[in-house]
Amino acid sequence: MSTLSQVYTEYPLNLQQIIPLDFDSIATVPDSHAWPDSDGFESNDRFSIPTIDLRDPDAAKLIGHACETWGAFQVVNHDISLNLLDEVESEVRRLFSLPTTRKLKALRSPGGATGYGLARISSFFNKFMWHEGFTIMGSPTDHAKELWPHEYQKFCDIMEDYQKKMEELARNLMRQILKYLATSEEEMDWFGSPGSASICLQLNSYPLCPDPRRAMGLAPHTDTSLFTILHQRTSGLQILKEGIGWVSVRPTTGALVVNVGDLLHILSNARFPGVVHRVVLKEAKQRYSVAFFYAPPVDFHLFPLALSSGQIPLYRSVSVAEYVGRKAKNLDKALSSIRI
Ligand SMILES: O=C(O)CCC(=O)C(=O)O
Ligand SMILES: [Fe+2]
Repeated sequence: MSTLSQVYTEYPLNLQQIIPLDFDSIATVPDSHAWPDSDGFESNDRFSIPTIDLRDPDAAKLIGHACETWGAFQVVNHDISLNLLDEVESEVRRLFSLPTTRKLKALRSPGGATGYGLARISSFFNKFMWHEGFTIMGSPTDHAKELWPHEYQKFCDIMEDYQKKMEELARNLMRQILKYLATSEEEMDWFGSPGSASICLQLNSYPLCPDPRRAMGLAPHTDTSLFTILHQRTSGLQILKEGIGWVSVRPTTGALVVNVGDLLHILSNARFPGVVHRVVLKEAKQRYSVAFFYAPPVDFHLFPLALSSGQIPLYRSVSVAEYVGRKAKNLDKALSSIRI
């Protein structure tokens, strides 16, 4: 069986699409990073996504409803300790504060999936983003040794612990979602074997920008996952809500943001929107975030499961590997290409 990182090797990028700008030595936003069509990055702040207490006896209903109306929510009482979140954030800061020459030692290879580099979606836009990332799939040890030949162990321990805890939380959320969709867990054989999901950890850094109104942190996109659990403590994340426009996600201490991705949109037969989101750079502060992407194993065939009687499926069956491939080839057309 192949893995998510093997699937990515089939879609090599060129170095221009991998090496971030040397942000430390830049005093103005270069033309390559200036987004002329920006809408001022405004948002409608009369609205906000729901916050859900995972210990609420009605959690499944609240989560399902939030997925249906917003495609996103914040979750509290998720059992990920504040201490672990602090440790993760401090390691993320330690990584991105390294000198550029050191970070480039862990550069993602053109055909690779892990390591330091630009966001994968960069190749679909003609302007670059004010962003640098570090992708982890499985053990981060090899790349961590490139960053810190001696002091890599703490980073690895914390990231591995975080991935493990995130997977437990993702299983808990998935169980609530399946309950809401009245879908039995048996329909997804992989769900019965903990540890078989495809998971990926994406560390994001948005360096201080000399002209935030012209630069884009992360361009609008949907995630390829079932859903993504995001840890962030600085404003900047916005989600697009039909009929309302961009809505800011307000960081709440201890809360994690959950975004519905394309695969859950398919599974729910479009009942849940895959939420379009972006990052803007309004706050005069370096921003960090950690995204945990949760998906079935790459050879699992996914199709709309949550059909009520008489409903027709809107998408054909697609393996996770095929879908990841379609998205890597065409960011915006992947979903429509499997529509029945
Ligand atoms: O930095 C954020 O808040 C969002 C990150 C994100 O959307 C991603 O990594 O896919
Ligand atoms: Fe995202």
